[in-house]
Amino acid sequence: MASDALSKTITSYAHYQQLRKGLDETQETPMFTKGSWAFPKSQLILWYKDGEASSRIQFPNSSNVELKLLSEACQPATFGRNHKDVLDESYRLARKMDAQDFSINLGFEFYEMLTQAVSRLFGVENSDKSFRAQLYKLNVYGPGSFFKAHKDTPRADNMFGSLVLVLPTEHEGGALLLRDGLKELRFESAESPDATVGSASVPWAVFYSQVEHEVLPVITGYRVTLTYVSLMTGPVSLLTAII
Ligand SMILES: O=C(O)CCC(=O)C(=O)O
Ligand SMILES: [Fe+2]
Repeated sequence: MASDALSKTITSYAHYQQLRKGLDETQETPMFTKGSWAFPKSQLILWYKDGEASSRIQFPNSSNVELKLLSEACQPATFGRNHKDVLDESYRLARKMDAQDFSINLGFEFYEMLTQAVSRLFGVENSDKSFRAQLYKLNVYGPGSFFKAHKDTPRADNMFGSLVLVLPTEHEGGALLLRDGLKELRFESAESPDATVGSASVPWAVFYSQVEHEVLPVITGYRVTLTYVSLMTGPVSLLTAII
C-alpha cells in the first residue's frame, strides 16, 4: 500500500527525480523505452519549405531522390555544447530543419502514441495525461551521417526527456544507442518499413534527459527523424506506479 507521503502529486521535474529515487527502491521503471505505432499513410505526408517553393513527400513510399532533395533543403545540424549551439561535423554530421519550415499532420494517433510511450516510461496508467510533446526539429541522416554520444540540452524547466520518431524510409545503419549505467538499448529503425495497404509503422523511442545516447553512422539511404521535447504539464500521480 502507498503511504500518505507517497500518495502526493509531483509538480516539477526536480520533485519527480526526488520521488523517483525512493520509488526506484520499490519498483524499477525504465529510463528509456521504444516501440512502434501504425499511422495511416494519409497522415504520413510531409510538407516542407524548399527555397521559395514548398515540396511534399509521402512516406513510406519516398524515393532516394526525394529524400536527397529534402536533405538539401535542410541546414547543417548544430547541437548544444557549454550552453551554446555549435556546428562540429566531427561530432555530429546531419541535416536539420526547424519546426516552422515543415508540417506533418500525424493526427489524433500521435497523441495515442505519445500517451502509450510516456505512460510506459513513467510506469503509470494510460489515463494520465499530464504531459505533452513539442515538435523540435526534423533531422535527415544521409549516408555517413552520425551523432556521437551526448545528452540533450534542457529546453524548458518542465522538460523531462526527448521523443524521437523515425519516419519510414529504406536505410541501413543509423541505430540509436541509449545508455543508463550498464544498461543499453539499441533502437534500430533500419528494418525495412513494415507497411500494410493503409498504414505504415513508425518506430519511436522516448528517454529521460539524463540518458546518454548516440546515433551510429548511416550506411545507405536516408534516416529521417522528428524530435520532440517532452514536457510535464501538471501533476502526475505516482499512485499507479507504486501500488
Ligand atoms: O535521431 C535520433 O535518433 C536522435 C537524435 C538526437 O539525439 C538529437 O537530435 O538530439
Ligand atoms: Fe540527442
